[in-house]
Amino acid sequence: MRILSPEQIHAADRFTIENEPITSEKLMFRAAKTFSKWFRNHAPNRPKSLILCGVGNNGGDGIVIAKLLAQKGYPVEVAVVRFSPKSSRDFNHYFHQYSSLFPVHEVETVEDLPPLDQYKILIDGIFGVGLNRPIEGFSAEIIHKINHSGKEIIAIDIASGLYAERASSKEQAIIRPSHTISFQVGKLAFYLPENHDFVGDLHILDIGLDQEFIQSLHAPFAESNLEDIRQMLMPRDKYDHKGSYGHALIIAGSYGMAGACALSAKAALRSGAGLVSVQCPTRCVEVLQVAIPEAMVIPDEVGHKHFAKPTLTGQFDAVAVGPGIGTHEMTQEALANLFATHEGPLVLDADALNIISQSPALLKNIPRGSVLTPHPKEFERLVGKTSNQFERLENLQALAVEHQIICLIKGANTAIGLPDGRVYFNPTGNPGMATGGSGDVLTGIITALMAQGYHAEEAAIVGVYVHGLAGDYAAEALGMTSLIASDIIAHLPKAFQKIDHNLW
Ligand SMILES: NC(=O)C1=CN([C@@H]2O[C@H](COP(=O)(O)OP(=O)(O)OC[C@H]3O[C@@H](n4cnc5c(N)ncnc54)[C@H](OP(=O)(O)O)[C@@H]3O)[C@@H](O)[C@H]2O)[C@@H](O)CC1
Ligand SMILES: [K+]
Repeated sequence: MRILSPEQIHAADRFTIENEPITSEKLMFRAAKTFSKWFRNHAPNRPKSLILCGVGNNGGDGIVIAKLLAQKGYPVEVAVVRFSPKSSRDFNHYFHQYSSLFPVHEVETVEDLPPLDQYKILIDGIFGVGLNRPIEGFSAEIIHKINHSGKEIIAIDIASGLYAERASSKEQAIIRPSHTISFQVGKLAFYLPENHDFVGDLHILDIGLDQEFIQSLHAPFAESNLEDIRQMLMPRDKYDHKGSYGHALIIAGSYGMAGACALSAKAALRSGAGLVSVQCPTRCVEVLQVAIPEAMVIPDEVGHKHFAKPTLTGQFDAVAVGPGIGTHEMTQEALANLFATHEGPLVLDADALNIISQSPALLKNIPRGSVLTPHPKEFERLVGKTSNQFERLENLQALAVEHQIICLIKGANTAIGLPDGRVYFNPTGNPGMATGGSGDVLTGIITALMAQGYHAEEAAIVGVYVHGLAGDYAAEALGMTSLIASDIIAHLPKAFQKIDHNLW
């Protein structure tokens, strides 16, 4: 799904109005109707609700929502927060038409606000994507009051006070909703973990803006949804054999860290690689042969406890290096050697990334098209600290473009930076997955997809999605607290079945 800027959203708005054609009031009505439908489903018992409306189009949506809910027998009241003497044309249109249908509180100071304890739900329609400066004065006090009311808060389109595509500071007055019901496209702010409290559960609803126009816009950001992932999936043919699905090599583990290797290899096997080999230090060979009988184990020719000499990587369809390898001097040399000799992209994780951070000159030697999978701390070590996540996103784009690599930053809404500057955000996954070995599993999945012939970009996007989905199934079955990395592997079959519904 596309993530657009407020300017692009207004352009899509205008295009739809001119070409559908539809009047702007009718388009507002359609958005409000979509919201009301969601709301009635969410709150079928008709709780008493207050809709807080600003005087722009976000407030206009609020007025129409009030009319639609009142019409269905919902006890709703409206508070018009008059933050400006000028109100939008569509707000005026509907305010004059509908304001006699429900009680209206005119709010010009914080004292004008009715006592909030009489309502069960507060609907926030004060500011939408038209916000262009911090909220101040009595409007800011009202936001503070709403946030401290203890009531369920539902934001229309975007929480009032949250900038759609630049950094918001926690000191600003910003609504903290439990749900955001947004229209048609994503807004960049929704996908940055630091904004989580200002988004809550996100629902993006179709309001019929022109799809062709939206697709034609140049937008670097997108959310990968199930449909995108299904389209990227490569079909399996009944005449295929194990050779058709590639041979993956995972260089992982060190003495005492063989588990990382086992997790990556198992995840690769469960992600459809035809064959999986692991290269590990000689001291880890036996334990790995027992732990993963389906994999072939290649002992390091030189390293007893560490990765010291890459095997001939050219004979494999995909190669990953990093989980549990440590940062021993021998290993640093071996990695530099691998960069110099290996043809084709690599998957680089964990200690491989730490080694690169220690010797930044290595960055420019990373084979083009490689996939780097740092978590936020590893990413910071690679490119430096930033003061907010918008800057971090810019760094991600710059790194991917400069080195022509794919780099993802793991976490809630994992961001996947591509060599052309685009960034995909991933919607699956949960906090239960923040557990040791979860990253090793992801490395195994991405490597297996690359071995099967997926382009590295698609392997990263699909891999991150499947990993998160398997984690969601694992959390559903076991709860987030008890979830461990092996549970993610155990739920990979269900995740692949969900995505690949045509084939299983
Ligand atoms: N295509 C879609 O998705 C559709 C979207 N629709 C809805 O429209 C919403 C966007 O509406 P909008 O453009 O009228 O902006 P909104 O946020 O209501 O602000 C109003 C005005 O407030 C002002 N202002 C800004 N910051 C301020 C501040 N801190 N303190 C005080 N004033 C401030 C600023 O005016 P200024 O004072 O700068 O001239 C601004 O113009 C969108 O979120 C969605 O809900 C649907 O109706 C139909 C289809
Ligand atoms: K809002």
